[in-house]
Amino acid sequence: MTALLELKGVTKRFRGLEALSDINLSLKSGEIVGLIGPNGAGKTTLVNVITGVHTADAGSITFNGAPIAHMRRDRIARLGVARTFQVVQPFPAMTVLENVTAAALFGGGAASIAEARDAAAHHLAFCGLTDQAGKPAANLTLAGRKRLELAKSLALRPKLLMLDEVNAGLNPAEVDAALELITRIAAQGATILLIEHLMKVVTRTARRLVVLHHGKLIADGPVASVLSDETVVEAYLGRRYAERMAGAGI
Ligand SMILES: Nc1ncnc2c1ncn2[C@@H]1O[C@H](COP(=O)(O)OP(=O)(O)OP(=O)(O)O)[C@@H](O)[C@H]1O
Repeated sequence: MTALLELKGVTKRFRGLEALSDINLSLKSGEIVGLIGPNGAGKTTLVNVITGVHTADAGSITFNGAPIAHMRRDRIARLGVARTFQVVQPFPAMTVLENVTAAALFGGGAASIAEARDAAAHHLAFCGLTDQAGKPAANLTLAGRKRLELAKSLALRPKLLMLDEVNAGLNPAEVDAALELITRIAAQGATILLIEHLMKVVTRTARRLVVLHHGKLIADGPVASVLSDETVVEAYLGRRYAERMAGAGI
């Protein structure tokens, strides 16, 4: 299968710091891939470079056959690249429905406000937010705001959706519900890059793991082999975690 997203030799520097070093990464359509690594490893920078927030200093990025490394971020979004933010950022005074309608108008290809509202209502239903549609976004709980963030991303009709710590701060029941939602999004055909600190979440949803450490991609492969990889254990997981996972047969 041809790659949906292909990074070759991508490097990003912030003054003296090499936040991404010579990254080669390829994602296929419909995959759920977990992206893990310690704080400051370069995970968010990778998402920022793919979405055009930052421009890579070297390397190429191809999405669906188009070179996007130097493309404006709104054009990249319109090609079908969406992301959520670690800190969720709705328009607080607008209602939940209006927030998603705005996203559908901006990047979802809706031809009119009425069409955008219909699409938004559909995405809110998919994300379990229909009951909250008329509320100001500021009144949602954290779990609700994260669902809203997902609904806004879906309104962009993404082919690639990058979820940056979408489960952080949620309780276990809310994480379960979010995971179920993420799995349903992937089942509709989107490729998902899941940035996560919660290993339970990654191992339940992704079949493939990519590990960043000090800006370098140190492992990329099936979950079980990456989790038992010596370099990954040393850099990130720690030995006790690796032994627990091996004991659990993962
Ligand atoms: N805009 C910026 N200007 C300067 N340095 C930056 C900028 N963005 C990121 N960095 C630095 O680049 C490195 C990688 O940061 P990044 O946020 O990508 O890591 P991360 O893996 O997402 O970390 P976390 O898990 O804590 O979110 C860090 O050393 C960070 O301080």
